[in-house]
Amino acid sequence: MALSPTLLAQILGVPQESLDTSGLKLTLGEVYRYAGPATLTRNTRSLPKLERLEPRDGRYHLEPGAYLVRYSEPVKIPPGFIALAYPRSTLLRMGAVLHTAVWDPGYEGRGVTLLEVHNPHGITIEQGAHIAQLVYIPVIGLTRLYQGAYQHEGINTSPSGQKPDSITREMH
Ligand SMILES: O=c1ccn([C@H]2C[C@H](O)[C@@H](COP(=O)(O)OP(=O)(O)OP(=O)(O)O)O2)c(=O)[nH]1
Repeated sequence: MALSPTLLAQILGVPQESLDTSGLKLTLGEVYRYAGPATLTRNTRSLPKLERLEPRDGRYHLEPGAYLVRYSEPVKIPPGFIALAYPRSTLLRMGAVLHTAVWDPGYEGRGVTLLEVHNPHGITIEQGAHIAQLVYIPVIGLTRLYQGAYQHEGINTSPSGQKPDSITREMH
């Protein structure tokens, strides 16, 4: 079933220009270095301390390693859909990958991803550069909407306005 771009943008609640051939364009918001340990048990979670990196001239120069990245775009996953984020192939060609999980129906927020830089010479990415696409998939029979710990994350702050440690507090 092919939907017109206008209708699709309306259903997803996004500007039409944010859509590309496969879904919603996601761009680089903030980048954080992991600065502490983390624990997951059967009933609890303790997320790691994160240190926000400052872009230089609007660009992040990233050495090989692991980074937590928050996308710039607030998204809403409509009821009846899940979504999966995939890196742009350009990132893979540069020697970096994004690791992602499932975006649930009803989730609202500015999501995150694990960026791994494998290029031994490092990579440079400008804040706001298109790094991933969010592909929406209709699901049949799922009626529960997302009510987890990350609902509404990152949406009261903008990439430029977020305090350095606010992601740590909001994710604990
Ligand atoms: O790569 C991803 C995948 C999902 N999400 C968002 C959307 C998703 O709906 C939400 C929660 O993801 P998940 O359900 O995997 O979280 P959890 O670890 O099970 O925690 P909780 O049950 O508290 O939500 O995080 C991301 O930011 N990045």
